[in-house]
Amino acid sequence: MESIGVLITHPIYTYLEKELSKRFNLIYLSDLPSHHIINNNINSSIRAVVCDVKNGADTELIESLPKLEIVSTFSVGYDKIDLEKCKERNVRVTNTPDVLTDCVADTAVGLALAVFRKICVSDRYVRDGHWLKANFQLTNKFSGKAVGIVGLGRIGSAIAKRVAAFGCPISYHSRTEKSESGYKYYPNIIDLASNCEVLIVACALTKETYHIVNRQVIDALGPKGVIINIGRGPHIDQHELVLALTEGRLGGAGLDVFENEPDVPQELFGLENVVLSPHVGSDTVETCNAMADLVIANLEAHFLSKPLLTPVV
Ligand SMILES: O=CC(=O)O
Repeated sequence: MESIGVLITHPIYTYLEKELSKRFNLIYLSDLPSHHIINNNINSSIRAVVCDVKNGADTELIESLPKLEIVSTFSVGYDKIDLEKCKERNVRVTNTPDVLTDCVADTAVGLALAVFRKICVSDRYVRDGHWLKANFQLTNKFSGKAVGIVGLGRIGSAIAKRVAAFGCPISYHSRTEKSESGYKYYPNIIDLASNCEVLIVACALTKETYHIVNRQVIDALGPKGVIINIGRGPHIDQHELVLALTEGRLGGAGLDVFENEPDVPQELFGLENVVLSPHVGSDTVETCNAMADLVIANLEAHFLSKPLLTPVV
């Protein structure tokens, strides 16, 4: 397979790049003169694209690669890939589900605990020497809080399993009811928000879920409510979220994702009821290696004409 041209976005996870380079002829996106140049020699040698959450495969890129057969993303989300264009061009698409479910669900619970128990604030309190003068403020209990999950797919279900162990009553909103889950279903997200204390966003980003958490949803959750987002930034109307947090209309937020990453609204930096992380939900060595192995296994399966392990298209 050494002669197969694989375009990678750069920088990509080091282990993935190293393993890919043992098997394929790597071409770096940053080395291409421009996506617009169609049918030049480099573009014509590329049969696969490996991308990630930062750099996907947009219409322009796909159109510039006449020999493209497969796009394999180092992520579970594929919102940065033009799926319609891939279908039209008969280009296969794979992602990395399952292997990252545990870590993303762990992150959601970690953010919720950090917001309610002010773990980051208390860490700074100790480091800054304030404990020598006074005890830390009381915080709020997370165990037993009513949790509403937006999207009861693999990750949403893993979050539900975890928060159930914290004694949290669970309800959810999704396109269709999953009666086998045993959790209370709300067909309307505003009703879910009105009936929970913690709203955790865990669905895929699509046209339908863009800004699914809007001002109405935030107001339904209310001044004691907390939003956790481990999905995608554009799930939440960030302007409204910032307003609600700064005006005290929302109790707190734990955010791993943002609308214009890596830009994070500065207004959030001074808020003690907000915990911010840099889109690292799945970023552990164990999970990233498993994701990388899956990207490679999908490419190898494709080029050996075997069934793809985790096909999207
Ligand atoms: O955000 C992370 C992913 O989609 O894998």
